[in-house]
Amino acid sequence: MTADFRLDRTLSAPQLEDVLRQVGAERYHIRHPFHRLMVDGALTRGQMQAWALNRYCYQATIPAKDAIILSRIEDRALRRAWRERIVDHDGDATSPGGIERWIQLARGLGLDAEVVASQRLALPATRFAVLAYLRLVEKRTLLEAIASSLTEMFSPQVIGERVSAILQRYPYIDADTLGYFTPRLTQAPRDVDVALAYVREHARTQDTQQQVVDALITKCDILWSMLDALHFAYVEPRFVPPGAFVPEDAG
Ligand SMILES: O=C(O)c1cc(C(=O)O)c2c(n1)C(=O)C(=O)c1cc(C(=O)O)[nH]c1-2
Repeated sequence: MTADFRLDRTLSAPQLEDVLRQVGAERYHIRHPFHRLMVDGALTRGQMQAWALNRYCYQATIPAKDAIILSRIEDRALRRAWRERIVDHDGDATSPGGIERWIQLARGLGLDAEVVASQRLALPATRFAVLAYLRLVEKRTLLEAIASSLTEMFSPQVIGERVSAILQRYPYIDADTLGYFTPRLTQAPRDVDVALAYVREHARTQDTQQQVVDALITKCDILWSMLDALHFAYVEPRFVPPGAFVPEDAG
């Protein structure tokens, strides 16, 4: 394999998984400067608000993304497993679900829930990134659509780092506000088990393995570009696009 993740042969399932983990190690948004500033305690309240408001667009799109994938699955057992993801985010009679918890997070940061839910103050690049995720799962093969969710292999690490740093370094944010992240720590590994099993079963040639690796890279790019946009608008050079959220503490 070359440095840009071009495979030169067919891999065994464990070898493929190693390559996927290497993609994460190099390209997951845990390495992004905006995330590093957040865990260093260096973001202002306004910058944290901008992050929550924009990230809402991603959260709100996840169930639509999973509904597209669900509609493409022919295997009933896999459909049943995948359906859990939609319930996790939309909720059911027993749980409010992740989208509601994200609204709670945004409210805890001092944002207006209606404004956040309307998505009208989101950055243009956030919208484009989220749309790119929807298009990927619609237009590419089911294997690539499923593989693109595998960034979740790395999310418990980024979430763990984020939550403990926020509780330590941002005194105005409490554990209740961050309640969104607690269920994710068990939901993500369960989701990954399902997605990885599918990938193992269906990516047995060099070509399909390359597709899986590329889908994961594209998904890392989607997450990365959302933080790029936040960084450009709210950290450096602080150029907020017309019509996007302007924090009260923007100096
Ligand atoms: O907090 C994070 O950094 C983070 C990352 C990711 C991810 O890596 O895609 C997800 C989530 N959170 C998350 O909460 C979530 O529900 C989720 C669903 C998916 C997906 O691709 O289906 N990724 C993620």
